[in-house]
Amino acid sequence: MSTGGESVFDEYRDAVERPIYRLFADYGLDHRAWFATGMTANVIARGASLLPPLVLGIAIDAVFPASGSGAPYELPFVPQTWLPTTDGGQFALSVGLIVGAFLVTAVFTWVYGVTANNFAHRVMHDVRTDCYAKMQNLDMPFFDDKQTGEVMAILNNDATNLERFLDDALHDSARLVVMIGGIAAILVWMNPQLALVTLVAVPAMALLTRWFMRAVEPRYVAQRKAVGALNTRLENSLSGIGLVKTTGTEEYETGRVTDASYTYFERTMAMLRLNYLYRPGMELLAGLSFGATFVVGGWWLATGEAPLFLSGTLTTGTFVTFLLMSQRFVTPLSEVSTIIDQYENARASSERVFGLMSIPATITDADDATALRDPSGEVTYENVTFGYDEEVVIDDVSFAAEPGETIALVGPTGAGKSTLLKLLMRLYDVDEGSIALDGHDVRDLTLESLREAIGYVAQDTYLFDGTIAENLRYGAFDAADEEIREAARAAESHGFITALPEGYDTRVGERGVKLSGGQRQRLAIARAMLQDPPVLVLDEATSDVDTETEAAIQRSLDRLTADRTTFVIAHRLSTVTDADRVFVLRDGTIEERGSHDELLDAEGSYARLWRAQSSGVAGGALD
Ligand SMILES: Nc1ncnc2c1ncn2[C@@H]1O[C@H](COP(=O)(O)OP(=O)(O)OP(=O)(O)O)[C@@H](O)[C@H]1O
Repeated sequence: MSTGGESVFDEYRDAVERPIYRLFADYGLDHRAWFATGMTANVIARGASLLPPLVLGIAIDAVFPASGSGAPYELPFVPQTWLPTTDGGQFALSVGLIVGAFLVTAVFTWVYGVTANNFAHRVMHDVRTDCYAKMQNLDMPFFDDKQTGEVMAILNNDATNLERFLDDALHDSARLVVMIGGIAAILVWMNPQLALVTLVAVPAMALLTRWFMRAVEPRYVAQRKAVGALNTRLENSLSGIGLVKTTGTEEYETGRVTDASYTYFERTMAMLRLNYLYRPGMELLAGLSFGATFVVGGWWLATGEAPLFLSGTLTTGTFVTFLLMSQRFVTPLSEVSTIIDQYENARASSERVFGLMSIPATITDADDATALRDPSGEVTYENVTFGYDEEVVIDDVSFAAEPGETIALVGPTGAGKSTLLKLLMRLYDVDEGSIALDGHDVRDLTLESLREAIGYVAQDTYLFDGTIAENLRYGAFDAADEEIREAARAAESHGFITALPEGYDTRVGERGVKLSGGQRQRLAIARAMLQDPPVLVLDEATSDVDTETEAAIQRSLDRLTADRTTFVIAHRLSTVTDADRVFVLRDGTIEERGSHDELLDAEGSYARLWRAQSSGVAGGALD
């Protein structure tokens, strides 16, 4: 992937329609009770918070003789007969209402916090696990493209964006609607004429917001892409740190990371520049609204005459409520840009999440797939042809392996040895011909039963972060402790494991002790023994190990392969001589086949290699 941000995801991401709607429809619905409670509590809390300035205004006019205009004590939606008639009673009711409103606000803010958080985090838990499960089922070609950095960014950054949106933005926008709607309703109820002056800024704010939303969207998309590119770059550089150090290309790598980081910086700034205009613009409009209310209302109150085109009277209480209310416009409105920020982020993020989820897996179980039962390990290749792209890598290969047979694959690098065996495990599907296990085409078997039947010992064994015992048990989770020890003994690893500080409970992997290549390989062999598959694929290590270790590995391998159909990608000739048959692969075809002795007698390329290697000629390779 280039730092320009192009990736295999783009096509799928662009095809995602109405991502936020999908987020709610596919995941939100399951947690709708949390959502509904949160929203209701939020609306009640915000609505209650509008009560004090309203009650204060009414009380000033009706209760206090000094400032009061002698206006009647009236509350919206409350029948007049319910209200007290004495000043003392009205004062007490006002205090009660104000204190009650604060209490209601506090209690419902708490309810809203708990339920809204539950909704957001429950939804995101589902999205994250679903996304991960779907991604795991993707085919090898997806992972061949090394998009792990971008996948990590989706599972981390994008999930966080969605979390923030569900947690904050959704409720901030509900608050915005309640506040603006509530304030407008109260102001119009109290004095529609002055309300016109106070609210005149709202359409301007709406227009500014519309402009901002349109302008900011493409910049968000560009910024998200730049994050993905930066992550991929970082992940790539760190994964290849060994190569970077040995080739002394630290500066070059730093340069590449710098470029990716700078692109991200530029795109973030491009987005923020719009914010710099939008936020102060909104503040200014809110300030204008307050100023206009103050000037017009103040003039009206001071002179007792309605200014401009206005008519009627204005009371002190109404004026106070207006001033308090117009102040309250500022906070929710100035949050519009944050809400839009989070919404745009969430839209881009959910596009990416759903885009990742919609990448189809092509290697899947057939509808009528059968589960393989007690396979004997008979493997048949019939006219198998395969290419990763246009180019043919395996060309019309046919052979049959008897149960228990060991077949060594040798050949020049790039001849197709690994590819041939990846086809057996169905990491890729053949283009032509067929591969069968115990007479079943591998495409007719369930992937689970197929892969359970085939053990794979790679050249470079991956150890998960965890203990040795956990790593050995990986894939055979029910294995008892004694079985694990048994397998480790058979793989000649019990000795070095018990010599470790905490034996089988020693942590290995990223944050644990480091093991040598030979030790790791023996753990992989033990793991395969526990799994006990009828078919085994061994990618023999080429790395130099001392002769003692090599002998130990060989002994454990002999035990492992004894009664299983085994394919060995052979680099050590000792394995080749022991194999029942040797296939010499070149350019995707089996050029020679037979036992070690037969091939020597045939005087072909194998015999030439054998002689070259046994006479110690350096670099004796099959090409
Ligand atoms: N994931 C892939 N995508 C595209 N081409 C690939 C992929 N993996 C391997 N190839 C190509 O397929 C050909 C066969 O590769 P393969 O790994 O099977 O060879 P090999 O005989 O196992 O080589 P080696 O001994 O070096 O491991 C090579 O030309 C290689 O470049």
